Amino acid sequence: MAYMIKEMFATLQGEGAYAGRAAVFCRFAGCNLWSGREADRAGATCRFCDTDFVGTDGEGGGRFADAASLADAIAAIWAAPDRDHAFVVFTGGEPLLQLDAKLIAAVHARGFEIAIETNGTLAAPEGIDWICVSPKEGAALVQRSGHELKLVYPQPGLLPEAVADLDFQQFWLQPMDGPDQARNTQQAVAYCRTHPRWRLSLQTHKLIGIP
Ligand SMILES: C[S@@+](CC[C@H](N)C(=O)[O-])C[C@H]1O[C@@H](n2cnc3c(N)ncnc32)[C@H](O)[C@@H]1O
Ligand SMILES: Nc1nc2[nH]cc(C(=O)O)c2c(=O)[nH]1
Ligand code: SF4
Ligand SMILES: [Mg+2]
Repeated sequence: MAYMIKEMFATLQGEGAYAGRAAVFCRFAGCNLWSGREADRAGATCRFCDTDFVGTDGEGGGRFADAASLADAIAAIWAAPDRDHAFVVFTGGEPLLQLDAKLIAAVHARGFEIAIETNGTLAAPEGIDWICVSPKEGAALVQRSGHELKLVYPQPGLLPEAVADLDFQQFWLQPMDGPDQARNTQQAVAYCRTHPRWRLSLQTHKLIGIP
């Protein structure tokens, strides 16, 4: 199967449990909760997305014919001199529309630990080392277990209480970026203070101006 990639780049994971860790980001094109076109945003299931995932025209993007060619490209982007602690984050768009066992095996074979950022509407294949699920109001949650659950906050129809007992090791609230970002951050701080199961996830890459 060919893989459609919007962009790939080396940076630090900005969010959640692995914030600050060097990683290659592999951003798949396409999502099942929004077309990515601004004209469709108001009518989409997911309306607050901060990401351009349309097409394959970004830095390092393209159509990769098979798992080996995509895994080779990921390995070539890894900036460190050796593969110790090599880490790739599959995101999108929605990575579970495309990530499969062949790609997982090919990336593992090149020495990488694999993380995923997913909206949880599709079941994750076996073998992913770190699963971050970020559920969305109005979208049925299928992937109900993993390592971290990262809820963009607030979503009026999806309260933290509704997902707090799912099978995850860590629970994060991430303030919704956009026009109300400052207020959303204060609300997330207040919630974490009174519900200590939840931790605050800031989008640190935006704070320091890295991709
Ligand atoms: C662009 S999404 C791609 C992965 C997947 N589709 C998902 O939603 O989890 C990557 C992460 O950014 C989060 N995110 C998207 N828009 C955001 C916003 N406006 N503010 C804060 N986090 C946001 C998502 O919830 C997810 O955790
Ligand atoms: N640095 C950095 N960290 C991130 N964590 C999740 C991201 C995403 O868009 O999935 C992201 C991103 O786009 N950049
Ligand atoms: S599910 Fe993820 S990629 Fe899709 S529109 Fe929402 S935040 Fe963006
Ligand atoms: Mg992002």
